[in-house]
Amino acid sequence: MDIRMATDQKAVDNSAMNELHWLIDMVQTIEVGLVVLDRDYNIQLWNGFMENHSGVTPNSIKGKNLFEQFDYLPAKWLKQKMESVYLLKNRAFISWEQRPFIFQFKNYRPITGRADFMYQNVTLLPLSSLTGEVTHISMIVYDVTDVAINKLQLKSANERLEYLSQIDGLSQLFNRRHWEQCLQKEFDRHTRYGSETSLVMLDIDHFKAINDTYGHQAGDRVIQNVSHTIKKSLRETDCAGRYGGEEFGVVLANTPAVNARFFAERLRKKIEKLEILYEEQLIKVTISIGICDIKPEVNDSDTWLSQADQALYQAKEAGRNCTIAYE
Ligand SMILES: Nc1nc2c(ncn2[C@@H]2O[C@H](COP(=O)(O)OP(=O)(O)OP(=O)(O)O)[C@@H](O)[C@H]2O)c(=O)[nH]1
Repeated sequence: MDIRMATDQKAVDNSAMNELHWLIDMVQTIEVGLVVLDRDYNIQLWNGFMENHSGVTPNSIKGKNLFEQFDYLPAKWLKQKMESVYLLKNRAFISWEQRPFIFQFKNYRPITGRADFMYQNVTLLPLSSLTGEVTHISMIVYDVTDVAINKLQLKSANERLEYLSQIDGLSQLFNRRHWEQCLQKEFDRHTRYGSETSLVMLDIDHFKAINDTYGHQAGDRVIQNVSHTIKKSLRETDCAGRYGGEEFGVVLANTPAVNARFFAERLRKKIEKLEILYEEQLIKVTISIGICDIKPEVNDSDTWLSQADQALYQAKEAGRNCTIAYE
């Protein structure tokens, strides 16, 4: 080999060494976790990111079994994923939405300080030897806390907005639009499965007189107290809404008319006993109630509602503070 060829070869070697050095440097400092495991899940590489967040140095963990070192890992589930990477020679992806994290790392980010731990996406990558055989797996761990927190906050804001759009502000019961949807849903369930369902319509007696005597704000307080009493009387499957000013509707799922009457009478007596205090004045109210189950000839929820309303009208006619069932 002449001197020039030897010099060229040395330059190539230097350049390759440099590249290797840079790559190792990048692997160590990159803001992504890198772990290489052999076929028995022994750790062969543990980069700076993993060290910083776990507090475990590469030297102390090299050669040790991943699942023995971190016994909180979902071993059975993770091994299954890893085995399929070995078998299919394909990468696998674990999203934070599937499992919020794989490694229990604390979250130190000031912006997303609300998260206690680091949300992670993890990619499992097959690593082949020169003969093409998959001998190792690389775990790439991405910190996705910011994205996850934003998405979770957006989701909870949307859920809150959806809830607010269904609620009547004064009574905190469902508003008429949403309540009518519940009514329709229960009617449909009855049509499909024949479930016994009853409808209770109720109206505060002489409410105009309450407004006229004590003022509109006192009237509002009465509506709130009556609504609160209705709400406390419900089962989880019941659906109560404010139908109009001082008229309310309750759909009682899986309830025949005879049981709806028990519910209605219990509620009527509770409201009769209510003592509503407004600016040192004690206000007493009563309600009139109409109930109706779904008769065989009824084909739509409007007719059902109108029959319950007719029963309510009869209760008013009968002297108020009573329950009448539609016949
Ligand atoms: N304070 C208050 N009053 C309301 C509200 N919505 C409706 N009202 C009033 O409720 C009163 C309802 O009066 P009416 O429909 O004549 O019925 P009533 O006086 O309750 O008589 P009966 O139902 O026949 O026993 C009206 O004066 C409405 O202005 C509300 O949100 N707050």
